[in-house]
Amino acid sequence: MSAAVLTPDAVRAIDGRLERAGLLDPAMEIAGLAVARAVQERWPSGRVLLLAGGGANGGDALVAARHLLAAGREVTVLARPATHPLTRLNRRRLRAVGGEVRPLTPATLGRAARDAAVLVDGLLGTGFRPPLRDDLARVIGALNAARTRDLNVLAIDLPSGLDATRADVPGAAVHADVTVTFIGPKPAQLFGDAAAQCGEVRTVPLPVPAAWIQDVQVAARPDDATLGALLPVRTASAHKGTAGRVWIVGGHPGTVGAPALAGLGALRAGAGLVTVHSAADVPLVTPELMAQRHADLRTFLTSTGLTGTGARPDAVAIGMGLGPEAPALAREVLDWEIPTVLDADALQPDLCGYGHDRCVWTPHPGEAARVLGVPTPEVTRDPLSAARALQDRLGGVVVLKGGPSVVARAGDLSVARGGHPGMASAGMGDTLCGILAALLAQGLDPWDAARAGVRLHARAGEIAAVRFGYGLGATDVAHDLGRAWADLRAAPLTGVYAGV
Ligand SMILES: NC(=O)C1=CN([C@@H]2O[C@H](COP(=O)(O)OP(=O)(O)OC[C@H]3O[C@@H](n4cnc5c(N)ncnc54)[C@H](OP(=O)(O)O)[C@@H]3O)[C@@H](O)[C@H]2O)[C@@H](O)CC1
Ligand SMILES: Nc1ncnc2c1ncn2[C@@H]1O[C@H](COP(=O)(O)OP(=O)(O)O)[C@@H](O)[C@H]1O
Repeated sequence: MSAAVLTPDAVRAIDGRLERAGLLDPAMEIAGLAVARAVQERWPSGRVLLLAGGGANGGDALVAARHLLAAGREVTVLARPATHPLTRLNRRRLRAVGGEVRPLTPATLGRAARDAAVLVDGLLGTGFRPPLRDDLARVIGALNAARTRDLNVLAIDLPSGLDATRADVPGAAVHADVTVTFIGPKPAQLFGDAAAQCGEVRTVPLPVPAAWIQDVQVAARPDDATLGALLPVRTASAHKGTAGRVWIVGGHPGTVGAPALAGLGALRAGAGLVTVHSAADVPLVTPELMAQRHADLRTFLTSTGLTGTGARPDAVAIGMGLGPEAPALAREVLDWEIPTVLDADALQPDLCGYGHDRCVWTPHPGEAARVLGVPTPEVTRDPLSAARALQDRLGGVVVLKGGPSVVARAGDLSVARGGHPGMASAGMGDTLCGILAALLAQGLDPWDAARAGVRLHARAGEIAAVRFGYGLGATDVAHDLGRAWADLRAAPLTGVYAGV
């Protein structure tokens, strides 16, 4: 099963269809009820202060207030003038059951917050466009000041002041403990500083036909069952030559660890034979790894490479610590048109146009910015658009790494789940490259290898964090790949092989 990532345009398109079908009112009722339930479950006692803006986000807050009142909670409702017809309707419905609605100002908010245990932020949702008007900025300032005095904050759909499409925080914005969002997450809830302001994000489905969501989703977010099913299992008759032959091309004096880590990642992701080809001496981090030092790596790749007597690789990973020769060497390998992962020094603007359908490019935001010729914050502010632009230039499949990573192929985006900041350490990306090459060598197509490989890497990071604690290294993560594999396939550790 997949959860859709939506933008405000997508939400508006769905709203339009709901409205034409006469179903927007029940959708708002379900949204508001879900908010009331979240409050009840998380903070079952104390007065609830609800803030309602003029749009549909405010309408959700007014519905929530009605349900909380019906459940016997003490509520205070402060509202801006209603502009959305359903918000006006729900104001009347609230009053009809005895709810009082008073005007919202920084002063009324400050006073009401003093005897509230929970604040529900229904000021601005997906309809907000920065810059924030001063009157609202003052209200948000008063809200955040009240939160520092022990008030719990639940945001409806999106903390007010965040732009749903952006990963940065454009100005004054609410800090929430919990965000209850509808149908699917928005980019602001997944990426960067914006996501950090959302607190715990709960997604509530609304009764919207799946086809409508499919029509407008900007990215998928496949779950572990979907991705685990993509992972290969060795047949009973497998031998090392059929289990995937990987070449790692990387390393340069001073950066010889990178290809070694990629090799370790490839082995632990199930490749049968892994060889590191380098112009430098690469440390054998594990004796199963083979290493060949070449006085002239380019000559090896052009003359010996694929045409040599040795068995040809099923997949190549190139670029890790490879140094300034990387683009020229990568071009040689790209000419072979075999499954290829390109990372680090092989991620250069002059390789745009050289990609093919069997490539996977793995930039982090800095490398992505270099390829696109833009400042790095432009990439991190909107990783979905950046991933799309990178794929457009480089071809094949792009993994824009981060927390979380975005995988792109022509016309398709997928946002990864899991991983954690403990993975922000040198060498983690090298291990990922090895994993991706191993999956390609075992027969996965680049799109499946990238989506499943990114999740496998992140899952191994989650398991390694439990085992090793703080200060995680890339080798720790590589060692837990076998456990992560079993976990994602929902198989016991021995059951990852056919016939066991
Ligand atoms: N399909 C779904 O998922 C469903 C979603 N639903 C809900 O609908 C919400 C979207 O509602 P929406 O479109 O009415 O917009 P919303 O977020 O309330 O913002 C409009 C308000 O913002 C204000 N405003 C704007 N810019 C501003 C600025 N710069 N500075 C200051 N103010 C500014 C603007 O003020 P105005 O300009 O009108 O004075 C107006 O009052 C969505 O988040 C979800 O909660 C559910 O109800 C049902 C199904
Ligand atoms: N905060 C985070 N949350 C989840 N994953 C992260 C986080 N920080 C880094 N990672 C993951 O760790 C890896 C880091 O890769 P990269 O920056 O290329 O490292 P290196 O070049 O040192 O090998 C990526 O796969 C990235 O997705």
